[in-house]
Amino acid sequence: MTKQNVAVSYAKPSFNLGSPMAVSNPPVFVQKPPVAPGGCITISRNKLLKNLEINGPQRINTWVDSMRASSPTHRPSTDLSSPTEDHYSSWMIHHPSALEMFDRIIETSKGKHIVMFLDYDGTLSPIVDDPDRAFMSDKMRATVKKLARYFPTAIVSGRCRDKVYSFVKLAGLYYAGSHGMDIKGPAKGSKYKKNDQAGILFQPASDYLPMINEVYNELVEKTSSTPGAMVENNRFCVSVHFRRVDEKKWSELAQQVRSVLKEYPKLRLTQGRKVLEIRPTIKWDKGKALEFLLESLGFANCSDVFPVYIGDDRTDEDAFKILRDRGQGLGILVSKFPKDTSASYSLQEPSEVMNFLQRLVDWKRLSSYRGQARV
Ligand SMILES: O=P(O)(O)OC[C@H]1O[C@H](O[C@H]2O[C@H](CO)[C@@H](O)[C@H](O)[C@H]2O)[C@H](O)[C@@H](O)[C@@H]1O
Repeated sequence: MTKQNVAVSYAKPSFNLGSPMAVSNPPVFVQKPPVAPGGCITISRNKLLKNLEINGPQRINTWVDSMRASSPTHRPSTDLSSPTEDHYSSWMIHHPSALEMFDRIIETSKGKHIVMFLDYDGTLSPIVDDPDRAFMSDKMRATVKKLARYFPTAIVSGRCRDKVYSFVKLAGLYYAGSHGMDIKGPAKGSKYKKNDQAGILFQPASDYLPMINEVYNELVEKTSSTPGAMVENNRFCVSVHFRRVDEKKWSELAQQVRSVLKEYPKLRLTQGRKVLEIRPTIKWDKGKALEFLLESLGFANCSDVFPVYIGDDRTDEDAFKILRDRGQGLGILVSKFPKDTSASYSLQEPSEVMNFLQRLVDWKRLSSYRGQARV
């Protein structure tokens, strides 16, 4: 730990962290699968959890069903009379476009401090086959840079913090890597920090590092026989990608992952977009990271804060849920498909995210200019 960094104690009570040593749950999918669009299988969470208690082929089938459900590939039909289109339209009523509702969003945020939380993959960069090539465009980078001039901004990602920084390449932002288990803030002197503390460094799962490295190596070895499988070391968690694995081989891959995980009761499994995520069982996720960052920014018990979280996958639901439960700010889901979500608004793809961020910048610029003109 450098003098500049404050490593916040792992047992910080306000976040109700469980001791890693005290938890010994079997690995389970803990998040609800999305409502799948036309053609995909949807499994209820209870059924999923019940099935996961059963060993043998049925359990693996459940894994595969869940892998399929997390990876919708069908767009809503353009046939207006089809039930899929009805489903899409009614979903849009409950999760309208954040671009179309921009003025209303601004109205709701009036008099409050907007704080921005942005997921990376699928939100700032388009989803691509090769995770090492998920670059964000220069235009998006320039927009995020402008955004961060006006609002405190955090990038919250499942990726390793260094990796996501190497893609975003912007100083002065907060970065929460490994699903929020590795948080670093800008160095001392950030204009947003109400308390003039040193930069933050928060790593609640640091005890797990040796275990994660061990599991990473075992998964690389175990899955090497499955063509297309790729294991990514995200420091405090591991991703097993199946985007490039033939669907016929998903069950084989699920078996391989399960055979490794059954030896590690202190790790759990969640899912993203065509990816199995292996992470510590500690009670920490993107939602807790959001609360931690708000507190670090000095907005712990403030009613005049308006956090906006934009994300595209299941792991972002933890953050959407926190905002919904706090009744503060709003969550925006990036998706072209109707999904079961706690977000209030939607955007279809990263290009729409960029337009939304640009509108926030334009609005803030104009309102600052008007404020100055009035003085
Ligand atoms: O929280 P995020 O920033 O959204 O990170 C979640 C995972 O994103 C990456 O995987 C996803 O994007 C890849 C590149 O577009 C794509 O190939 C993959 O199928 C997606 O799941 C990243 O590689 C993972 O490590 C992150 O956990």
